Amino acid sequence: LPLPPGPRRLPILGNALDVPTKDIPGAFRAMSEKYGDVVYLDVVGQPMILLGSHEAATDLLEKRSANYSDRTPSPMVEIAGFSWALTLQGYGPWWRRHRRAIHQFFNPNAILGYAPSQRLEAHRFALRLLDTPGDFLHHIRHFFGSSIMRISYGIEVDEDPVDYLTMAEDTLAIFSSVFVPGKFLVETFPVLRFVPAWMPGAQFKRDGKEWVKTVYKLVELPWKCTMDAVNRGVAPPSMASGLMENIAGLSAKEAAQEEEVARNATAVAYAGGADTTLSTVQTFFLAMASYPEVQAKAQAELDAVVGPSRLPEYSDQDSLPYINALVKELLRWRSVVPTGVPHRSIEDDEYKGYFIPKGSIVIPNIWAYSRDPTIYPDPETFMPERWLKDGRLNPDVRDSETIAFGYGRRSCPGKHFAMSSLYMIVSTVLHMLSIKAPTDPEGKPIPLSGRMTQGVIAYPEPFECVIEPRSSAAEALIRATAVEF
Ligand code: HEM
Repeated sequence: LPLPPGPRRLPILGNALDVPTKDIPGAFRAMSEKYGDVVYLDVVGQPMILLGSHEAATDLLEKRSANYSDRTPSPMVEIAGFSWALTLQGYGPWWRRHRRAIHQFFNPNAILGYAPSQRLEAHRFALRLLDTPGDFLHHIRHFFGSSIMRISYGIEVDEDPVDYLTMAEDTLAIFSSVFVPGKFLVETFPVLRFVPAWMPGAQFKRDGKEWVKTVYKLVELPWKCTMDAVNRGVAPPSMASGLMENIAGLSAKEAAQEEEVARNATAVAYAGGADTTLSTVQTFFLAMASYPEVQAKAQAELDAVVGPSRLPEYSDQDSLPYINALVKELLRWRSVVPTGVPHRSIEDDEYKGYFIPKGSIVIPNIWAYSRDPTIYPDPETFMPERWLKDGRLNPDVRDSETIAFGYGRRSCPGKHFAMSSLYMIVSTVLHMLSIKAPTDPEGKPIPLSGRMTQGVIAYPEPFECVIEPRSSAAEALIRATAVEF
């Protein structure tokens, strides 16, 4: 069978020079438009398959998940200190044990138990926005980091002298900048990992030493803190303390392994959860400041369903179709993980008459699927209406959740938690506050660029907006409700 079509390959280098380094999702989309749904690239002998449509991604990564759920072993995983992160682990029993540990605490039933904490954090968040609206980007980071820290480790970041939030931020910044496909030559030529750190061109090794220190602080410090609390019998319920309960009765060797899984899985839930959802919350502020008419419609729905005397609850969610549509549109409009986390095939395969060699890196272009104009007309416009029909969510529109969270057995295990957090934040903030673009000296709104950063995880580039209470009654309600603060 022939290989899938793709750009002409050079001797030895293959398509190494065709792999984009800037605007990766856009450049990949251009290749898919030129060569078709399945594109083949050879990066110095490493086969790479670019999937141009959601259908192709579903066919391979979802329906043939048993063959397409591996990850590419990269020397950078070890060099940058990420061997513990299940996101980058190969498919197999070790990965499965980590995945099971996360599932135990982030399955749809388990997350019901986090509702009170998520609600409280949303109220505190609204209060912070009221008091210091100019710091909204900081508040978003703080809000999400503190709620996931409580769930993962039972640690209250406001009461703890250690700056865990900065630790997670630094770790994710390293992750996001390092794991861009093709960024480091050592990935293409693994033998370079043996180059001594002092040699010219081995900057990655010098950086790696610093990265490892930062990354391991995140894995070790909160874990140690929670284990101290467990040993003293004062640990509040959390994923870390809950997983340690599984260890009772195991042999010493098994217990040590299980503790490693528990430590790693908790760290990945914290690190993976804190920054991704945060990007979508930033997108929410960007969208509301850019589309005042959408904001007005969402607030009219909240006024009608929730009313002025209380804050939104989870029990209101089914009666708030416009809010649910708005959350789906956030995931579609700005992709948090634009080219997903690449999968790898385990065995040779055949698809649409083409040969897919084993060991291929397989890339879903989440960003491109989310703006397919045949599914989402006028894709650059933020339009919650596209998800609705006769005042209800339209099940015939391809759900952005099936794209944004990845595919098959590697799809995001934090999806349900992310969705329920987003609902609570969006509904609470819109019920209480108004978000506007900043204005120029003549009072005209200054358009926001809406650009995203580049990297594995994408965030809106820093922007300003004006946040005010919707009314004095709304302000009084937040102040009265967030009393625990
Ligand atoms: C809006 C929020 C989020 C988005 C858009 C998102 C997106 C993604 C995507 C695209 C992947 C790769 C899936 C694939 O390989 O096909 C992924 C993996 C992952 N996510 Fe999320 N995620 C979000 C929130 C979270 C949260 C809250 C957690 C916390 C538990 C989390 C934990 C993980 C983990 C551990 C993986 C690796 C799974 C594996 O390799 O088996 N994510 N996520």
